[in-house]
Amino acid sequence: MTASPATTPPPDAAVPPQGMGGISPEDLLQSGGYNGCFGCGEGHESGLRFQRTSADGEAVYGHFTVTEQHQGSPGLAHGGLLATAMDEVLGTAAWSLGRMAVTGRLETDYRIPVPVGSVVHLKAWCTGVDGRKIYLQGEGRIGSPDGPVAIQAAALFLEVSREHFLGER
Ligand SMILES: CCCCCCCCCCCCCC(=O)SCCNC(=O)CCNC(=O)[C@H](O)C(C)(C)COP(=O)(O)OP(=O)(O)OC[C@H]1O[C@@H](n2cnc3c(N)ncnc32)[C@H](O)[C@@H]1OP(=O)(O)O
Repeated sequence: MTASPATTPPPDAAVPPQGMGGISPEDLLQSGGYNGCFGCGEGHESGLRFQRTSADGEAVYGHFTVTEQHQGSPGLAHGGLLATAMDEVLGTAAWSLGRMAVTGRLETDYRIPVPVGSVVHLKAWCTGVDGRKIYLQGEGRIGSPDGPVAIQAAALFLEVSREHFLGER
């Protein structure tokens, strides 16, 4: 993935460790989420139902299955849906650092089409943090964690306070 200048960290940006204040990245992964979330909500009938599976100190991992409700053209996943999946795993990678953040910019490269019925294995990692700016990259592979790369992403997330989510609409 060739990240644009907006999603490339400055050279001196460090990558902080996963986890937060004695909470392991694995525990963080299980603590985040919201049942109504289109990306990860288990109760969302037409959502991705993305399952976060692990964090290994460097990246986070998970998967989802492309259903008929996710089609763009007949039998193939919609591109926006795949970008949503990347948004979800990138957000999970930010959360694995113990940071509450939202997507500011998301860039995607689509490499090969993704058929309905595919299990898409997602992985995301941080490339640097500069103040509130969290730089992330990720990829989605078809069929297995070593399968062909279908989608790649680079993103800039911005750390926000809890009030961002609780403010009046
Ligand atoms: C409870 C816990 C749950 C955990 C769940 C875990 C899993 C979660 C999974 C969920 C996954 C799903 C996740 C989702 O879907 S999150 C939902 C989708 N995203 C949003 O709704 C965000 C909407 N946007 C905003 O709220 C604001 O615009 C934000 C907060 C992003 C920034 O507004 P804010 O007023 O705060 O900051 P600022 O404007 O002063 O900018 C600050 C700096 O940032 C730079 N900048 C900003 N934007 C961009 C840009 N686009 N490209 C390049 N640069 C950008 C800017 O130039 C400046 O740089 P500098 O001048 O300082 O150098």
